[in-house]
Amino acid sequence: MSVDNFVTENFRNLVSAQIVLHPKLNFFIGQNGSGKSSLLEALFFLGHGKSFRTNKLEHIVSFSHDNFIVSAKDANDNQLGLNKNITNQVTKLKLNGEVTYKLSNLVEHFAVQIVTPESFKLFFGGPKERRKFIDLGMFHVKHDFSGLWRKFNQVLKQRNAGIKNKFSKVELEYWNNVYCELSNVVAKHRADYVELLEKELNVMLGLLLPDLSNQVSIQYLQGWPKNKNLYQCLEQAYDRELAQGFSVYGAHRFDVKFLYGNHSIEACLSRGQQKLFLLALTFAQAKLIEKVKRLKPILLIDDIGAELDVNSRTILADTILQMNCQAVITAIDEEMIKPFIINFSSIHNNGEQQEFKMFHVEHGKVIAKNEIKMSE
Ligand SMILES: Nc1ncnc2c1ncn2[C@@H]1O[C@H](COP(=O)(O)OP(=O)(O)OP(=O)(O)O)[C@@H](O)[C@H]1O
Repeated sequence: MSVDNFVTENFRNLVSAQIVLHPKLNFFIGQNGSGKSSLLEALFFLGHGKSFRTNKLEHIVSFSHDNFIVSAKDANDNQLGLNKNITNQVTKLKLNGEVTYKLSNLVEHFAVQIVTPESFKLFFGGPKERRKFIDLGMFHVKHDFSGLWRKFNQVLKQRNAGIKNKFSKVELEYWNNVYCELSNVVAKHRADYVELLEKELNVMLGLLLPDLSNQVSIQYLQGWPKNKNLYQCLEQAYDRELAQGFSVYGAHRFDVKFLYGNHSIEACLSRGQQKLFLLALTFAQAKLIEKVKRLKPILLIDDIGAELDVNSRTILADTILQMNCQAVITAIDEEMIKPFIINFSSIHNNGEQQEFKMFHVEHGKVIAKNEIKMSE
């Protein structure tokens, strides 16, 4: 899928306007603080119903306003809209003019994958970041995951309430049974997903970091000790859980480790290589979504120039071209995107036509700089 046009109102510092995107490549160039990341944030919001930067909506809505709107029309003429009021917390969703109450209806039509400077948190942040990343893919790729995950969380809440109220072992038994059953199902789904992701990641690394290809693994930590029965782990952890006041083992406590041989990726790669790895991981997730849902996610890449030398940017340009999906890319100056322009030009000289669009962002205002058609 691709977005034809895109509108934001009262979103951060962005001046309300309709932005007509190119189906393939779109560059947003602007100085620090101009509004580039806000644009990606708005597109991400439409795809996920939340921001990748904050959970606080009052940070997103333009100062002195109390609601913001993001809407888009895709290439199949689906019109999606999200209107969020931060005072009463009401979200209005519209799909092709009809009000819908489920965000999942919107997301069915709109998948986005993003790489930002914050993506390094997948290496250096806590497990929360990695859980968010994996579950975002699970949500798209495993059809029944959302319902299962909701059910699991309801049971987790009940069990945690029991722990807080110092339930006896006998009183907890019912919740332990349901909780273990659901944990095992969720963990199995995740393990399957991580295996698929690992395969796709190695394919992407073949393009972006060929030296690493087929030597990278994703170690999945299910949320309780490996090869142990969760029920027994809970029995043994009873006193600890009562002292801490929450469930210390279970499917919500999972984590993943990215390994090159036996070494963690972050410990043995340079910063630039780490960024290429993060891009490969995100593209791998996009590929899986595409394969399962037959919906090509839009790739959002914030600050493409950061960490990457001209050689890496050339390889990246080539990879994005091969992925053949819509990409929205930000950079602080045009120099950073030169390899993309050269790459796309050479394709044209071989007979294929490629186009892209470049926009300048200044104080929240988006100006389409030129519509460069390689055929001209
Ligand atoms: N709720 C808000 N209302 C109005 N302006 C805001 C709001 N939140 C942030 N801003 C401002 O919006 C501007 C754009 O921020 P954004 O993060 O999009 O910049 P950027 O172009 O990505 O910059 P950088 O290159 O430094 O990452 C900043 O100057 C910021 O102070």
